[in-house]
Amino acid sequence: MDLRIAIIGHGAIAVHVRGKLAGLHVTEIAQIVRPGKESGEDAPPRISDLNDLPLHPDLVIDCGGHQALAQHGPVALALGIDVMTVSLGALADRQVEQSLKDAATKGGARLHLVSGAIGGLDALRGASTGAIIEVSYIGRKPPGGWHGSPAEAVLDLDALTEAATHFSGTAREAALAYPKNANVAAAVALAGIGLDQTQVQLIADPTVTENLHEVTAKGDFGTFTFTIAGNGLPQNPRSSSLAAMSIVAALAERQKQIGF
Ligand SMILES: NC(=O)C1=CN([C@@H]2O[C@H](COP(=O)(O)OP(=O)(O)OC[C@H]3O[C@@H](n4cnc5c(N)ncnc54)[C@H](O)[C@@H]3O)[C@@H](O)[C@H]2O)C=CC1
Ligand SMILES: O=C([O-])CC(=O)C(=O)O
Repeated sequence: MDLRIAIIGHGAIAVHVRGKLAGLHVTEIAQIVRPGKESGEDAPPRISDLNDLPLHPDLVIDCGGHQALAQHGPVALALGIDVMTVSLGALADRQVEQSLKDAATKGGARLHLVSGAIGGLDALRGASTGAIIEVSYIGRKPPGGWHGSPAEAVLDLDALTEAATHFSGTAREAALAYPKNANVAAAVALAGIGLDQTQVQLIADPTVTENLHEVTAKGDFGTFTFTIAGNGLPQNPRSSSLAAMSIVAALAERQKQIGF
């Protein structure tokens, strides 16, 4: 039997994931949209309240962002439905983290954090079982990728001629201030030494066309630097294609575990 899922959102990441479902033995039973965007005509139906789900899905996939995860994640988990999310930075908000944990305990369900636009997290997890001296993350995107973020308050993004750092601080601070741009910072922090110990720098750079992510770790294990230059999704270039692809890979992995 196909895996039954409901997807939150219909932006760049959701569109990519939907396009891959047919090959994965996965059926979308509902799209979860903002209130006022529901319609009875579509298949699968659009709903804004998880209590209106037509069937019990095996999984809710959050492609909607921090607010969407905070709103729908606890409801799904408390109903006993696993949730997969790419919005890892939402966990930087302690209230959101607690409500997800409480709901998961109540419903006996799990929150699955996908790796998103970054890789190398397995190495970081291993490294973090020994003493770690430092984990740092540098996120570098073309200036357009920072529109709608706090970068706008400190930089004239459209007039930049050279790379400019607009944020230095912890992963928790980055994730809270940049909900659409610092989920990788949170992924690195959660795989490594935590949101308050991981150092983050965010850079607008007119000389690059990709979204560049650089992770450096130093500790008992040795040192490692991992860099990835991710192509943006056509519909939203600030989001790397790999973020959407990591959801597809996680779905394929889940299918393998249940025997497809
Ligand atoms: N872990 C990672 O590497 C990455 C994570 N992300 C996360 O993924 C999110 C989505 O990215 P994109 O698809 O590029 O964004 P997008 O802006 O193209 O799409 C977001 C969609 O979510 C919907 N939405 C927002 N709030 C909602 C709610 N409360 N209920 C239902 N739908 C809601 C919007 O209407 C829109 O359809 C980002 O906001 C970010 O949190 C994005 C890029 C990388
Ligand atoms: O997609 C990317 O390149 C990274 C991103 O937006 C995030 O970390 O939230």
